[in-house]
Amino acid sequence: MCGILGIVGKGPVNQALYDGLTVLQHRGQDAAGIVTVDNGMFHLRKANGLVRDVFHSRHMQRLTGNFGIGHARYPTAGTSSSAEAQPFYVNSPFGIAFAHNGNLTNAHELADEVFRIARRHINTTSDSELLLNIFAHELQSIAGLTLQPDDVFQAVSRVHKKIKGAYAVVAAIIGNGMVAFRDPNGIRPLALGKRQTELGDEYMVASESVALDVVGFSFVRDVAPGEAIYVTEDGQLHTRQCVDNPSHSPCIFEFVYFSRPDSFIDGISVYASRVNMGRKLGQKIAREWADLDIDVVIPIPETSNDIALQIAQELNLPYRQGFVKNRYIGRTFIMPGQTQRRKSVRRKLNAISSEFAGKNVLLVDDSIVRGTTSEQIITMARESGAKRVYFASAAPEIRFPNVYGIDMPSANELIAYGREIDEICELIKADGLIFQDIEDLVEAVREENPQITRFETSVFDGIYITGDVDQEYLNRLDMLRSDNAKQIPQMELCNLEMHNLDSD
Ligand SMILES: O=P(O)(O)OC[C@H]1O[C@H](OP(=O)(O)OP(=O)(O)O)[C@H](O)[C@@H]1O
Ligand SMILES: NC(=O)CC[C@H](N)C(=O)O
Ligand SMILES: [Mg+2]
Repeated sequence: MCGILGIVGKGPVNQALYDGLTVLQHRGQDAAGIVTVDNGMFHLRKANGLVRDVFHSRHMQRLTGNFGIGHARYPTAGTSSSAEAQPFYVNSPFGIAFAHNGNLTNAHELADEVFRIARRHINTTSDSELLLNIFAHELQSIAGLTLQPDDVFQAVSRVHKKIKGAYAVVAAIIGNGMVAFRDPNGIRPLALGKRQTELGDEYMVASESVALDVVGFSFVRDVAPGEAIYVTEDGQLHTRQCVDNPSHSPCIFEFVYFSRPDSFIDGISVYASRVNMGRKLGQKIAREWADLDIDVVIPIPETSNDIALQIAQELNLPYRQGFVKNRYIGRTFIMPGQTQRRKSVRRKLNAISSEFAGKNVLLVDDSIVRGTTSEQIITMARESGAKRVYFASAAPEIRFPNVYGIDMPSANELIAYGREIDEICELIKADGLIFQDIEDLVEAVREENPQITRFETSVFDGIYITGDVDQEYLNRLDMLRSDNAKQIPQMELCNLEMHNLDSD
């Protein structure tokens, strides 16, 4: 679930792009990149690592210009090679830098087409490089010497017809402007912001509204599913719907886990949706576990904090912070391998024994995916002296792989795959386990914007809204991207793009 952003400003944008990326860091911890445009030239800095490690002052000084885009990566296709860090670049037409959040489900077929029809070479295994080349090819076949808004919108319409899957995209086109678009189902989020200055209006797009807040742009609206935004280098905004029948089915996992609580996505406060999840799950616990003697509700930091507080209120029980989070360790679920994920849980969370000693505790998490966190946390609670440990998950059982930008490629790695609740409970060694019902989860999020009638919920129900995902596809994905597959050493890919500002 990468983070993307772009700004067409009236003054230097390097610091704003950097600041925006730091607040989108929770969407991708593997690599970061910024491209700025200055005087008809691109300046690029990208590398593996966190935003604060990738950009040093010497890079920032050279990222000059009033227009640029940025990306924080969490790989869901290809490899973790630094050559697949984004933004990507092609020199024709015009010179395009490109950042993508999401995952294409027909990348396999497209790779062949890009070569056969467009005679374009792709030098990495990234679906985003493919997407860029498809966009560039369509733009090339439409545009004259100068790019008109119509050309941009026509190219995006053609791209929508060719590609399948989930995508929110931002591109910088030299000499022209910034293009951003969102897939026809609106699976991945994208927000538009504006700032008025004495020199004229500045525009910004970002995966989450929190990036607009922090950089000082006001939220204008969400980019609609299928819509494209074109902001010329001199700050003229053009927008157009580029598909005939858009549907709006945002990814529900953005609300469960991915997004920051202070973001609004598609008119929904992420925070409020989590509070609603807590209310619904609290009510279910009160109904089904009325005879349980729970003493205290304890969240598993960080994402579940708001959910657990609401559960405690519903149950009229004390809410206590029983675990302390090491603020220097990132999110464990989006780390690349199971060994690293396992080790990081223990490094990240430590128990305050007095909160557990002699008590029956209800631990709350937003979700149980591989079970890495829950199993270790329950052991820690017991070692700290808890009498009984009950566990509640604000998301239902996750039984199906994700193909739209969350790296859950293999059903076998999911703890709930092929298991009933009592089996999962036994595996994580809890005294009781309860999951949110899918209807309640959907309702918890929908309550905040009833106009949205459908969410992308495939990890819970196996229904893939793009209609192109079958068992053969899932088998291939498993073969390519399961944790076992990723352990096979891969050749480091070469970065054949424009000069990347030095890393020394
Ligand atoms: O069952 P698992 O495979 O362990 O995955 C689920 C856990 O991973 C996430 O936490 P993470 O540490 O990524 O981030 P957080 O600090 O935002 O909660 C999520 O909040 C759950 O705690
Ligand atoms: N999480 C994402 O949005 C990933 C984008 C793209 N598929 C990549 O792997 O780089
Ligand atoms: Mg967590």
